[in-house]
Amino acid sequence: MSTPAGPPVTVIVGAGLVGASIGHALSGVGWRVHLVDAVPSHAAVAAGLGAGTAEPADPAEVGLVVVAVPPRAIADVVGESLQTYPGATVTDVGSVKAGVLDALWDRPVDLTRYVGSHPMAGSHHSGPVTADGELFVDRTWVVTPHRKSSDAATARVVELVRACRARLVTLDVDDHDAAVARVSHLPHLVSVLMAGHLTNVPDEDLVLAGQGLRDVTRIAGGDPGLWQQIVRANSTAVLRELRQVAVSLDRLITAVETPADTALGLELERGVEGTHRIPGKHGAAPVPYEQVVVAIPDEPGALARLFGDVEAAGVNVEDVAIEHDASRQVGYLTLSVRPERAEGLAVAMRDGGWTVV
Ligand SMILES: NC(=O)C1=CN([C@@H]2O[C@H](COP(=O)(O)OP(=O)(O)OC[C@H]3O[C@@H](n4cnc5c(N)ncnc54)[C@H](O)[C@@H]3O)[C@@H](O)[C@H]2O)C=CC1
Ligand SMILES: O=C(O)C(=O)Cc1ccc(O)cc1
Repeated sequence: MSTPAGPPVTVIVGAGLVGASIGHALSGVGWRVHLVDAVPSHAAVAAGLGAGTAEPADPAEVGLVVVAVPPRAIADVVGESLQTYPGATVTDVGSVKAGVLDALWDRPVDLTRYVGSHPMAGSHHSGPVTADGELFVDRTWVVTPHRKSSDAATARVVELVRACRARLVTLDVDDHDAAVARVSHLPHLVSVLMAGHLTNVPDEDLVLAGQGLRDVTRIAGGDPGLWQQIVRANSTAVLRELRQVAVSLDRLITAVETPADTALGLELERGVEGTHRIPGKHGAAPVPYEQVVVAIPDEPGALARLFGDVEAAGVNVEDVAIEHDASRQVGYLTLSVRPERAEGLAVAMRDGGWTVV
């Protein structure tokens, strides 16, 4: 079968947060996208919001299938897709890779057409309503070819990554799983530990919570059902990391117990050093941005005015995050800027009448 030129007709199985976000990104650059979901209303909602069509595709025309279902269902859906779409490359976007390949390895399916992948972007929301076509822009997207993958199939998945404007990283499946245990799964569990600890904190103490607490607990809000599957699928690598953290926690306890400042100082310095190791945007060398946090009153037009004032201050904003505090009718806009511009931005914001936190 000859492959037609141009973007492949694409089927996305699983029209949730990640699947529908891919649908928006691809539809936005002119790809023909068909959405399929075990819950038909998810495909219909995603299609209604512009992520593709919920009409079925002609299997003979399909050149790419993207499987974006929960981890436990991935191997079966990939296997079925290889059979249903005989000319298609099949990829999945699951957070763990080795178990999927192991489950498929001895099945009577054409694994030359399967190449796993994993966009390192998402959120603590799920479902098609919060999908975002810009979700993957400048984010890492790992592609994990295996011994049986054809070069053509790998090239097709790379085309998908490029169309979503993500940054390609190619890795072996086991290396991928070890890496995500360290940079994604362990951080999630540490955030869960901290957030779970809050269930014992009295309400009157929680009123004092600031941006720091929100920062360390944000990802703990992710779907427990999804995260249970992710941690189970990568339990060997995750356990290795958790045991190291248990050792570090004991060391920290000893440091706090010790009256001399040296040991605690070293622990705190180690933390600073770790933050500097996280790469900056586009995978560039880490840049130690500084954060300017501005309170936004919960009133129409406030955010637009604030952005207008930031622009007028002439400071290049490297990253933006918004948190909402429903109890106090206020939001917080965190602006990440180069350290030498932080003071100037804070002054300009205060001069403009904003509260800088
Ligand atoms: N949530 C995140 O931040 C990220 C998630 N991932 C991976 O992406 C995959 C999807 O996650 P989300 O989009 O967050 O989940 P989601 O819950 O938003 O969407 C999953 C969708 O799959 C559908 N589904 C479930 N079983 C199915 C089946 N057998 N056949 C067809 N459809 C089925 C569900 O109805 C739902 O619409 C997971 O494997 C996850 O590990 C990857 C990167 C980031
Ligand atoms: O919310 C965030 O910051 C994330 O990092 C989301 C995320 C969740 C699961 C993944 O497999 C990859 C990325």
